[in-house]
Amino acid sequence: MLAQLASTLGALQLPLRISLPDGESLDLAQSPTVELRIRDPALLAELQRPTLDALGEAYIEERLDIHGPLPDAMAIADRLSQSLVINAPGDPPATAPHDRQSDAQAVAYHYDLSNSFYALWLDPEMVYSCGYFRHAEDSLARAQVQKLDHLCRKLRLHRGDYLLDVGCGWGALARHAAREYGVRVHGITLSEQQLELGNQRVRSQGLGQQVRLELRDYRDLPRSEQYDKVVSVGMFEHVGHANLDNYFRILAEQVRPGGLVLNHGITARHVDGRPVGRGAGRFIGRYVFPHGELPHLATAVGSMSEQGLEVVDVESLRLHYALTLQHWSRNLEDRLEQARALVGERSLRIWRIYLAGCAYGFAHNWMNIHQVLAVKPLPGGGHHLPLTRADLYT
Ligand SMILES: C[S@@+](CC[C@H](N)C(=O)[O-])C[C@H]1O[C@@H](n2cnc3c(N)ncnc32)[C@H](O)[C@@H]1O
Repeated sequence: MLAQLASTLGALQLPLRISLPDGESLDLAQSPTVELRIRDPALLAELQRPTLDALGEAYIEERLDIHGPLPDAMAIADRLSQSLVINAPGDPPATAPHDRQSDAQAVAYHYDLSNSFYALWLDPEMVYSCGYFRHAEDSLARAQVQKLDHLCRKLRLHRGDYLLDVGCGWGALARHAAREYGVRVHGITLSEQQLELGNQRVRSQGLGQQVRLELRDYRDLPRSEQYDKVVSVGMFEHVGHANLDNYFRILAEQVRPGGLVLNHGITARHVDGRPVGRGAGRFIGRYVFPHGELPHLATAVGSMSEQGLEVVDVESLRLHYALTLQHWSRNLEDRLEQARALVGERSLRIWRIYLAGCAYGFAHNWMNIHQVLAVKPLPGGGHHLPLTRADLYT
């Protein structure tokens, strides 16, 4: 079987060693940097058509081990699948109904894994979304503070403003906005573990008068125009196409006329949602973010507009997310033993592949991430935003 693989794959010159339990091995080029140790010989037949989800699944089921740097392994897996898998466009990914109960379960599966596990590889503020790198060599901690500030500046926060943070995670943005801009913040999350740690941090930083975090589904926000600004960061990926209009309608309903809505989220590569990455999206949907869906930017902007929001600024942060994920993945790779003790082998394998794979995917334009700023126009159609973006950068 290895001989057959050698004839199929030899021309690719991949820096890869494939080894079998009996000690037999095949180097596909001189000086391989990555070794795939096959534990289950039946897998060799599947390697004839290595979709990325099949490879990832074999890894988490411990039918194979990966030795060597994960970024190299991702690049090799992609080249393998590019060469051997016919990439027929395929159907757009299935969309899920997204009721409150299934969304709560999907959120708990991902975010209630273990606060200590997330603390191992996120920045100290535990921001779980793309950072903002002024320089590629910025540290993760710096990039995350810069991102929080970039959001606050785009929202033109002023002392006394009331901000709603939809999908507030561990509350990093809420605390930053309260501390640095003197605003009041109401943050909502569906994760009990996030809420517990977020609240601890609010109290220990003496921000209890300004910041209120609670467990609440965005669909259960009372209809009121009570907020000056609304922000949602890394959350709309959980909403689903079927609920997108309802989601933006709810955000628009929360903000007073003249107020701002900022949506920061991952967006699809193709308008029609056809998949990229030969199975990578299927892997994420099955093991990482159940029921996750990525609308295209055009779909998101269209939906916002239809809900009465005027889109005033759009920024892509795709390469910032590639850098962020590289940091997260390296941090996790540096703490594998601690991570294994916290979440066990299977979850560790899923998160290793997810972080390294998404770093690769963002770098290779499989998906994008956009901050979309919109205003809810005043009754005559006006608003009070500055004429230029210059204030964001001073
Ligand atoms: C990727 S995290 C981003 C957290 C935070 N905004 C940040 O940047 O660190 C997504 C957040 O969305 C929240 N979320 C997902 N679905 C939600 C829903 N239906 N209602 C409220 N929050 C939700 C999750 O609980 C989680 O806090």
